[in-house]
Formats: sequence, structure tokens, C-alpha cells
Amino acid sequence: MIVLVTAVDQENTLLRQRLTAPQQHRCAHINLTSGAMGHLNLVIATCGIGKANTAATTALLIQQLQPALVVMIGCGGAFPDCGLQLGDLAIASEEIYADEGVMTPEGFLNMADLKLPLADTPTTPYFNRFPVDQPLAEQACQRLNSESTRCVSGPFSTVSTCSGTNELSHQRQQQTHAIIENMEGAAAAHHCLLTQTRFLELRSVSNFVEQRDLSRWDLPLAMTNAQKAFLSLVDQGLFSGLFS
Ligand SMILES: O=C(O)c1cccc(C(=O)CC[C@H]2O[C@@H](n3cnc4c(=O)[nH]cnc43)[C@H](O)[C@@H]2O)c1
Repeated sequence: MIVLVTAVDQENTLLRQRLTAPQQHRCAHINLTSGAMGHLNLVIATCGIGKANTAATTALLIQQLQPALVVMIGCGGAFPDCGLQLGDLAIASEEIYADEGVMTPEGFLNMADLKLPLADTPTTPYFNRFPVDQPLAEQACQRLNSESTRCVSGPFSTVSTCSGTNELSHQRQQQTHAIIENMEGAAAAHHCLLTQTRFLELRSVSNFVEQRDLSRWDLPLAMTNAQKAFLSLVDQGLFSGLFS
């Protein structure tokens, strides 16, 4: 089974409509819709915005359902000069907690600078950067690139305070080399790492990470395109190999 998580309901409405034999469930505080999509069993959950909501939901659903894969989809801000336009697609090659650390008079120190891991596995300490399922991410990105859609793979950065100035955008791009900013992904990647659950993250660009100007945003376009991209990956059989 695949668990698909989004921050808000509008990021999964189209997918819920495409389920065969959909059923509503409640798991603790979370509303879930389960059903079939082609040969896949899918559970769709809205986790709420931000890292705390994402961590709680991901941890609970992995414990209860033991999915083969967690997929996070939604919208995100594209950093300038990363080659992405509004509505384009991006796949995370890794997830970075971009504002976990300390701001000092000399500048920002991240968790690696502080030598304080956010997760410690038997073999590796993880500071700000968390892995995704790299082979799946590469295959997904290849399959989503076509004449009509552009998809780029690169690091995603997760923040609590979004970058609404050019200065902060520039600073964070220099620190992380991320292509996309969002508010949830690192927390999902973190819990998938701890539970050895495969993780894929797909976002569509709703805005640029720049001086705040909401007139330049297109949330509906990004929400629709991210869902269409997931449907296309299902149609192309990307996930079929997970269950053979
Ligand atoms: O009003 C604002 O300035 C503002 C800044 C960032 C995000 C929002 C939202 O309403 C969307 C939050 C939602 O969407 C993801 N998202 C989309 N763009 C960004 C971004 O540039 N930086 C961080 N997160 C973004 C996020 O994952 C949330 O789920 C409003």
C-alpha cells in the first residue's frame, strides 16, 4: 500500500475523486480516504501545514499501516535561477531542515555546525539533511519530463518561517543549494528514515522564493499539476515494481 500525504485538502481533492471504491476512515485526529487507483492500494491523508503536523501524521500512519512507500505531494516555492516556472514539477533529491540551528552575530549555524544530530541511526548521524528514495526519485523525474511538462530534481528545503524577502531567499539558497522551499517535507523524510520506509516527494511551483508579492502566486495551478503528475506516474506504472 502507498500512503499519500498532502498539507491541505485541496492538494489531494482530484486524487480522492479518482479512487475506485473510496472509503472514509479516521485514525486518531486524521481523516483518511482509502481506495484503489489502478492496481495500487492508496491511502490519502491531509496532515495540515508545517513540520509538527507532518511528523505526527507520518509517524502515526507508518505505525498503523506500514506502507511500502510514503509519497508527499503539494505546492512549493521555487528558488530563483533554478530553471523552474510556475506550474513546473520538482522532485526532491533530499530534504533539508533549513532553519534548524542558531542565528549568531556572525550568521546562521546549522545543526551540523553545532554537531547536534536531529536523528541518530546506528551507523549515521543526520543533521539537517535527510534522504529520499533516490532511484525512485530519478525514475519519477525522468518520466515526468515530456514536451508538455518540465520536471527538475534537486534538494528541497523545509522551513517554519517562509522566505518572504529577496535577502532571506538568497541566504537560504546559498546555505542549502535548494531548488524548492516548503514547510513539511523534511519532517516526512525524517520519519521515513527512522522507520526505513521509502519516501518520494513531488511538488509543483506555486510561487518563487522572493520578495513577498501574492499577485505573482498561482496555488490552484500548482495543486492541480502536482496531482496530475502523480496520476501520470501511476498510469506509467512507476509504483507497480514496488509490489512485485
Ligand atoms: O503568505 C505568504 O507569504 C506565504 C508564504 C509561504 C507559503 C504560504 C502559503 O499559503 C502556502 C503554504 C503551503 O504551501 C507550501 N509552500 C508554497 N510556497 C511556499 C514557499 O515559498 N515557502 C514555503 N512553503 C511554501 C508549504 O509547504 C505549505 O504547505 C503563504
